[in-house]
Amino acid sequence: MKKYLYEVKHLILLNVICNLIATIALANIPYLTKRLFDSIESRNLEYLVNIILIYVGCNVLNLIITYIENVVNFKIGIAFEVSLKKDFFKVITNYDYMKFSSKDIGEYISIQANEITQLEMDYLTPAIDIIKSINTFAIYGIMFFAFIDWRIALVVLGASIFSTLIAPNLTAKELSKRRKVYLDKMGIYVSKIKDLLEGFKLIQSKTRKNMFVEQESFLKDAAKARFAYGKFKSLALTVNGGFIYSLHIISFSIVGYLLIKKEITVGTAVATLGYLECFISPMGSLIYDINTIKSTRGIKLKVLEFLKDNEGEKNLIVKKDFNSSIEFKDATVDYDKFSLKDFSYRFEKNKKYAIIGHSGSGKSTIIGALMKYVNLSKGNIYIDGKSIEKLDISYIIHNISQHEHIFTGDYKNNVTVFGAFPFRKIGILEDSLSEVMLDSIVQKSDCQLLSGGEKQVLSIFRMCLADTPICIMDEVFSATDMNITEKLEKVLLSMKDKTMIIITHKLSEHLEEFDEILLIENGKLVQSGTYEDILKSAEYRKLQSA
Ligand SMILES: Nc1ncnc2c1ncn2[C@@H]1O[C@H](COP(=O)(O)OP(=O)(O)OP(=O)(O)O)[C@@H](O)[C@H]1O
Repeated sequence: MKKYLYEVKHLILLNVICNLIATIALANIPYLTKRLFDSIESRNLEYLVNIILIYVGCNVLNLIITYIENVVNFKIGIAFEVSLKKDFFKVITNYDYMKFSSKDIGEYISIQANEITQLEMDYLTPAIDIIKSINTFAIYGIMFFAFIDWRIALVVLGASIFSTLIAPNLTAKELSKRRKVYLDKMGIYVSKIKDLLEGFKLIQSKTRKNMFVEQESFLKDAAKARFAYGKFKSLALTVNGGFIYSLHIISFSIVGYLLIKKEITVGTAVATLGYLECFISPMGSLIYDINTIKSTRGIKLKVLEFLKDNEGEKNLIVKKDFNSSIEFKDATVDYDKFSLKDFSYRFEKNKKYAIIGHSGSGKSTIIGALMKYVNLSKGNIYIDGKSIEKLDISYIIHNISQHEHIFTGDYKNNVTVFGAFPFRKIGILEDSLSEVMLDSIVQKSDCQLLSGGEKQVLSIFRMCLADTPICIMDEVFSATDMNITEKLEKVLLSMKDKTMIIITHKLSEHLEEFDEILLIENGKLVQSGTYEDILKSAEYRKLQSA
């Protein structure tokens, strides 16, 4: 967290200086009160006017500087939050897919929206406030010792330091624990809301009540955790308040005693009580701020855990060209109830492959293993003889699936992934579409509104702009009509310099245009070869008749 505080150090310094000036301006007020009371006998009007003028000056200066201080405060908070959010997003986007998908997207959203904002409010702001409280404390302390009564100052100072050391520690651990539980529950709630709203089309009069019940049960969980936190926080505040009140009682008693004993004047007594208020108030803030900071410990550790996690950035060799082959050797993936077993196959450069098989036979799992979306429990996969474990393959493989993500935004941003791929017209592919369809895709201001088939076409265009030597398509024609499917498939298969792997369970008429066909059944490669070879196999006939 120090790194983020360091980034705003100049603003913090400016903020603290402003606070110092404002406090010094205000610290004169009790002293002026003392002078006023103590000079009451002399009844000097000129003296009174002077005191009033200084009084006004102190207040005006305090007002102006406090305004600047508040503006700087906002600036610090925003800069801190922006920096944390930027880093957080950067780290997450460096994760490999497996790591990313081990957590729900709702949790990432919640950290961005809740935890980081809470750190700004309950870590950064109190941390700065602590510096300010110490300043205030020191200034009033000096005034107290210098102008009022050193005996009272000494007792109050001792009691204050004792309170600061004890009070926050009494409740900090439990407070931090409860706060983390509450924020974790909020994360789960955000995930739930995201899930329910993504299924918005299923929310209708018949289902609405059940959706409410589902949402409410998660909301109640989050609310319960929040109340548990709030209840304990109230207790912590009461404990803190108890310490502060005891400071007041001690000080009040000493002032009263010294006044009765005539050891101090009325002016000193009034000023002392004024100073005490100013002296004890930062004490209260100090205890509160230390408590608040300690309560963020759980959140801080959670966010820092993410931020230090830069695994994605390290050790991978970025592979920028594809020379000969992708080779699976005994690749095995084990899910709970399904296994891809000992899959061995060599995909040669520039050839076109179709992977066919029943639903759930394991076709996508083969691609998942190649894309490192799933772990191999046995075997390995090599590209040009190098194990994919050590490779960053994003420059050589572009994989698209049936429900490829389309960003909210226009065609150009979608197809180039915000400018990552150079934009150009994709001549022959675009010519395969009717003018009406092409216009509909290219001119949409929000491509999320495209039809299912149009979205699939857009993802194929995106793949072409990515211009990788290996293109993988997993059921990407499931929503396009026969005419478009045939035209696009034909164009794609005619691209001589691309290695293509197309997964399909539609046994299209174009199967003969592939160099090789792989038939997968129940997690096993049961047949491979040219269309003629496959045609002869009993497994293919079984698939055809299914
Ligand atoms: N992450 C996962 N965890 C557990 N099981 C999974 C996971 N992904 C897939 N499966 C299961 O593995 C089996 C094979 O799934 P896969 O997606 O590879 O099949 P497929 O041949 O591509 O099917 P389809 O043609 O319907 O897309 C299925 O039974 C599926 O439920």
